[in-house]
Amino acid sequence: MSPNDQWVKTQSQTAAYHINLTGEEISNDIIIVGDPERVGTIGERFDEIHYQKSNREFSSLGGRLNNKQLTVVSSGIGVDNIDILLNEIEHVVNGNSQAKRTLNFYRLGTTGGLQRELSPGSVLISEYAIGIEGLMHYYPIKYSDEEKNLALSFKQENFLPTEIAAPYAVRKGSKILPQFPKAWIKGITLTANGFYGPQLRDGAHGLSKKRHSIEELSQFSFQNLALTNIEMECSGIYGMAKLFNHQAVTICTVIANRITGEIASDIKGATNNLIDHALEVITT
Ligand SMILES: O=P(O)(O)O[C@H]1O[C@H](CO)[C@@H](O)[C@H]1O
Ligand SMILES: O=c1cc[nH]c(=O)[nH]1
Repeated sequence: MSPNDQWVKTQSQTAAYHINLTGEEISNDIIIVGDPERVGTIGERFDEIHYQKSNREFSSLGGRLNNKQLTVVSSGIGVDNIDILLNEIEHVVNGNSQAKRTLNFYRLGTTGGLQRELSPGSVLISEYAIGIEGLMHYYPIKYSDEEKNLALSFKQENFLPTEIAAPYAVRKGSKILPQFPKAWIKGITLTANGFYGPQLRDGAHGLSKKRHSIEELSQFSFQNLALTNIEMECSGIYGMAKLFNHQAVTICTVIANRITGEIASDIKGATNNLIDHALEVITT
């Protein structure tokens, strides 16, 4: 047993330390949400629930919807939790077996819109994620040329303080949801390592050290794709999924437009619409 195995399996012989799930409990299709409460909201739509668990920010359930076995798990906020979640899932699912399972990760989240026309309730699908939080610099991921070019062209805009980790870019899995509803808007998602300063909001007392405005940031584009939104997990999920040869997609509902300042009057309603719509697409 490697030192890593010992960490992952401290709680029992088979369940991972933080997520408290075994490989058998995890289906090949995994929905990841930030908010633990959203796990139950999704479970309410299932035809059958097989288990429900909770440890720290990682609430989970397994069940069936429209003849598809699904695992739903919350990550809490931020890419630091994605590092734990995807490593522990990989460990318990593929750590000991010769026959490697390929997993599909679907992130259903909320996000800030970076284009004027993205009113609250708009649904976005992330073709690329740009991570400015540093996670993937710790792993031997192999980027495609287009991912390298996207990261480089974002870096050259000099949006970021030089002290922060260099931006990296990862594309959505090519085999997951190749077709999706026309109403979903495809774009580039920026994944930040905080909600306030790192998303160009003032901190408490108006404290801030911004190098540029949100409007300037929103002008960035690559291969005719606009920078559509900003949130806190997508790049980590895309990066870790690519590292382990899995497939990942992020679908988010806009709850705040960062250009117009509009905020959704019914955030729960917008999130429920996203869940209903996405579950239909994922399970049919
Ligand atoms: O609604 P979720 O999925 O948590 O996503 C977004 O909301 C949180 C911030 O409020 C961050 O986790 C961000 O990525
Ligand atoms: O503006 C937003 C809205 C939701 N989640 C974020 O991370 N940012």
